[in-house]
Amino acid sequence: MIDISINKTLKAGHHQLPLDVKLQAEVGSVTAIHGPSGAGKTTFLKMVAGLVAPASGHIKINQEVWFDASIGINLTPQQRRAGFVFQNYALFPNMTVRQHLSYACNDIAWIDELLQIGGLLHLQNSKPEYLSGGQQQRLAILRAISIKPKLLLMDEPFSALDAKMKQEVITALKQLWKRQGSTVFIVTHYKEELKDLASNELWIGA
Ligand SMILES: Nc1ncnc2c1ncn2[C@@H]1O[C@H](COP(=O)(O)OP(=O)(O)OP(=O)(O)O)[C@@H](O)[C@H]1O
Repeated sequence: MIDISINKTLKAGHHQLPLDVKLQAEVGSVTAIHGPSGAGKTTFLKMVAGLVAPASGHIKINQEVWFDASIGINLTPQQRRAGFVFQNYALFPNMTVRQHLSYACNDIAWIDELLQIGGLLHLQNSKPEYLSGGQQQRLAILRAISIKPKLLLMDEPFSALDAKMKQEVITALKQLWKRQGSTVFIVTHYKEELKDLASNELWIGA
């Protein structure tokens, strides 16, 4: 069971914006996160990953306490080891596609399977500057999955993919996540694209 209840006052320019999120989700479920621009969706993912500290509340993932303000527990991002697909991909300019995946994982068969799923096998020795935007985005998704995280956090992960590629990637991910029992949070502005993928919905915003 995933049990999250967190609270923080965000600074939106000169204004203060309360962010108060409660979520309970089954292990192995996919949650689609929606809400208006600037409401705090990215910040929520960062709080779950341990990159931003909530002011109060708790984050419990399968009996593990990642954060609990009342007893002073706040695991580091390294201890939480959540997979994160950032909106701007955050790729390493000097690493090839394969090196991005082998950096945190040494299972060659698993890396080959990921390259196949993402359609990047033929580009495995290329660096990010030689990839299209859609290829870079697929690499960011594969890298986050490569560590087999307890929780996968994705911030608008399909925004650079054309309709056909998006469908192919979503179909492949759906099979993979089912096989692995993955628990996933996905921020998206397009509810429709996740209709076959997500079993829960979370709204962030007024
Ligand atoms: N660590 C922080 N502390 C306080 N406020 C923050 C922090 N990080 C971001 N903010 C503010 O929180 C607000 C929400 O930003 P965020 O990127 O989470 O929104 P979003 O819902 O993901 O938006 P979009 O859909 O446009 O990507 C912004 O005004 C931002 O300045």
